[in-house]
Amino acid sequence: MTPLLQVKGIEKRYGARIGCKDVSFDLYPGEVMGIVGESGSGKSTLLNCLAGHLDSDAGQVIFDTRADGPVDTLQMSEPERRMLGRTDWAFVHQHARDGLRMSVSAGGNIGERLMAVGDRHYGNIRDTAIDWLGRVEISEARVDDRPTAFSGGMQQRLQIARNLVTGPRLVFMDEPTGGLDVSVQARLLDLLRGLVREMGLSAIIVTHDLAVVRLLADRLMVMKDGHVVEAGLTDQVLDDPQHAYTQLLVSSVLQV
Ligand SMILES: Nc1ncnc2c1ncn2[C@@H]1O[C@H](COP(=O)(O)OP(=O)(O)OP(=O)(O)O)[C@@H](O)[C@H]1O
Repeated sequence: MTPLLQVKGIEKRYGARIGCKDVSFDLYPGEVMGIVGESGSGKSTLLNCLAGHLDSDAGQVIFDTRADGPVDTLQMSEPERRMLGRTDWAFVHQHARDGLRMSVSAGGNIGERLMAVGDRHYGNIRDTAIDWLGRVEISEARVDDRPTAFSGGMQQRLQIARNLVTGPRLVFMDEPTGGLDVSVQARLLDLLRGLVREMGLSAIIVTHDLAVVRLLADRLMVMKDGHVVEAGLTDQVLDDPQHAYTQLLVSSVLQV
């Protein structure tokens, strides 16, 4: 099977400081990769390099496109990459306001992404938006409300609906449950897990929360100082960590 994404030797420097270095991995269709590590370990830098939000200094991010097969997305033109970002790729930000248009209604936020891929039929767009609100457990009655009137958990669910409505094949998620209350996090995680399985999504999830990867990720990469220090199946890495840093990460959670 061809990997959906092949990451080869990604490197990003901020002046003399290493953001991330020598990161390589393959992601297969339907697979969820978790990236964990403490603050400053390079998780967000890596995710933003992969998604093309940050320019990498070295490496390749090869995506198996529908039209042309494997293509290095870092060599794509800006319009090509933007189109990918609207169709086969999606990006869920930690702060919903970074991924939503706060002055546009909930239905409009979902509909906008459909229009960006060429849907023009108002009735269809509204019906699909309402369907997606239901799928992320937001009442149809809220379709004309702006996200500013939503709780943090609802905003995050709306951001997820906006991202998934076009049926992407690869979703990048940056701390998707960060900053939410514990009970809200649990509900969101359940929802995400259901959607990922149902849609057969591939995803790359950055988090410092090992419970998130335990629940969502098939595989795990542990980062420290911009490098991947350990990688493997999630349960294997968490239950039998080999690297001293992973052991510390796992044991510090158990002690809480
Ligand atoms: N814009 C920037 N300019 C300079 N250095 C940066 C910049 N962004 C990140 N860094 C540095 O790159 C390294 C990796 O940071 P990064 O934000 O990717 O880590 P992280 O694991 O995502 O942390 P957090 O969980 O706190 O977001 C750190 O040393 C950080 O100080």
